[in-house]
Amino acid sequence: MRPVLSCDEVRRLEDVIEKEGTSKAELMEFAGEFVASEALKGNPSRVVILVGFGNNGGDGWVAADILAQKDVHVDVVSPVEPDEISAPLARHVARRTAGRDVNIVVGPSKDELGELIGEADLVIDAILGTGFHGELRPPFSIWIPVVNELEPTVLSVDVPSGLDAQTGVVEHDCIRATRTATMLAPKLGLYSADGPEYAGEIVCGRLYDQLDEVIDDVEHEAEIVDSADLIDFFEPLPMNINKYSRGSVLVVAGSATYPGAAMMAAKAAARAGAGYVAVACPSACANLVRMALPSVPVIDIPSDSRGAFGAAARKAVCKAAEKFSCVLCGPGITTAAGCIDVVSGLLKMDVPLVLDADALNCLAKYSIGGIDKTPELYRRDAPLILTPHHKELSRLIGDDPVADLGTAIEASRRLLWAAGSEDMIVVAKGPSTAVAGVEKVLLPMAGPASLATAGSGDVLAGIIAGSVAQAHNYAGPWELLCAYAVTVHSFTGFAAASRFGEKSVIATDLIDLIGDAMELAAESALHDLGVLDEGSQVEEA
Ligand SMILES: NC(=O)C1=CN([C@@H]2O[C@H](COP(=O)(O)OP(=O)(O)OC[C@H]3O[C@@H](n4cnc5c(N)ncnc54)[C@H](OP(=O)(O)O)[C@@H]3O)[C@@H](O)[C@H]2O)[C@H](O)CC1
Ligand SMILES: [K+]
Repeated sequence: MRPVLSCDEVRRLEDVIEKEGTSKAELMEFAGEFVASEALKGNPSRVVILVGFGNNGGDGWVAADILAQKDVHVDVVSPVEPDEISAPLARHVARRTAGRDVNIVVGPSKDELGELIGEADLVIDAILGTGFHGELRPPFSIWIPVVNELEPTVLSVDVPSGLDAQTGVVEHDCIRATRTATMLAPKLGLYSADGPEYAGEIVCGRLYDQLDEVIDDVEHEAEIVDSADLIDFFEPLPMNINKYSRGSVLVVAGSATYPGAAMMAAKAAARAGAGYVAVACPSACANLVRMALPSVPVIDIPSDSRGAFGAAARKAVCKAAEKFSCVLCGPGITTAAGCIDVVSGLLKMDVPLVLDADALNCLAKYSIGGIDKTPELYRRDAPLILTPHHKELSRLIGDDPVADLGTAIEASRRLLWAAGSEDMIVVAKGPSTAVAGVEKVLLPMAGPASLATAGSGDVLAGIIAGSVAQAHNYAGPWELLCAYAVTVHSFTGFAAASRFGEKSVIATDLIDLIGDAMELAAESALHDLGVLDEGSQVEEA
């Protein structure tokens, strides 16, 4: 796993490195070397480097010097003369570079800037990094649209300029990068909100030889999970199993209005590998589910007058739930009184429980001002996995805003720390999904935009429940198991997008591709581990 840091954590890491004897000035030299080496990968003969007033620009000035020494024609575009640069370290390297064989263009007009970019093979964006704040000011608010309009190949330094490195939000405008060369560790904003859209491919410069020895001296906002970290989940099925020993899931879902949610979640749980999946749904939709899923037993639960779980549902559901290795509750249930009762009954049981969709909204209705104020409501001994999207997560914490990855992580931590259980996980769904436990937050590989389709969450909940059900002897951590499920879901998105077209994917497509997705994830893991060649051929042992 690879750490992702908040801006504060990066600053603390720089301080730790400095105490170990490597100054910030030296780090800037290494950062510039890294940028230059990334730039040289495309063999450019002309490079335009856009610099700002701060140390992000400093990295650009160092890179300019190195590229010029490699016989690349370099134009450095600066808002001011090198002597007028405000950050002392950046001013020092700018003055030095000014004495070398680079062309410095101060304060160009829009047309001059456009011409320079038009002639260049590569644009290096060293305008703004982690020090960017507030509204984008001129001249950068003028430069950035000029760059984006011409669509050159852009290498952004640390973060694309205009992106908030912490939140990933682009308020005004932002450089659209082909690649982002980030320093020491990726910043959280690269994975949050608008980050993935603007950052392009992310490469990380370690800058400091002993980085592995000091990185744990600061907290990590999150950790990226690579397929290789999930290798243990790709074991083939052993021979000596039966449908029950493979793991069983009870899907407590559906209503007269939303029978499909129950069907999709149940089928996904089975496709994810559970040997026995049953559905407990309101009698109002039981026959529909029976007809749609011939392989799934359906337990008829008394409905209310609107076709949701009724007053007698809690007892019936809890009795049925006793026999299963995992219970998934929520898809399509509504928030009727009987549903709230069912959720509270299941929380009191000693069975691994996944709460999704309306089960989370039922939970939110328990308390005013956030369920973390009354953690005894959801504190339990058996595993509890909550799978809220940002709106559901916000409801769970009393409607405080959850708008990006950072606020989703913070909200998840509020819920987790209040409960204080290692067996509780919040899968905070979003463009980048965070899997948060009390100890750590994992960022599994994000799927394509095609996954933003109705029912996609029901499929993910099914994959999670199916995976938990198979984990009888699993020693944890639950974060990793949930990260595996999210990764498989992401791969269903890629598989479905390539089969049906990016815009045409519907949730039911994802379910039938879960098996393919597991294979793709396993191949990607073997590839990361160097066991597979580029062409995805298994190397001979
Ligand atoms: N992580 C590392 O180990 C290293 C990182 N390095 C690089 O340093 C930058 C961070 O440098 P810093 O000087 O703190 O900040 P920036 O260069 O990103 O930006 C600060 C300057 O930008 C001006 N600014 C801020 N907001 C705006 C805006 N909205 N519009 C226009 N200009 C803005 C700011 O002006 P103020 O008046 O607000 O002060 C500053 O002049 C990091 O990203 C890395 O690239 C080092 O190389 C060391 C190693
Ligand atoms: K930048």
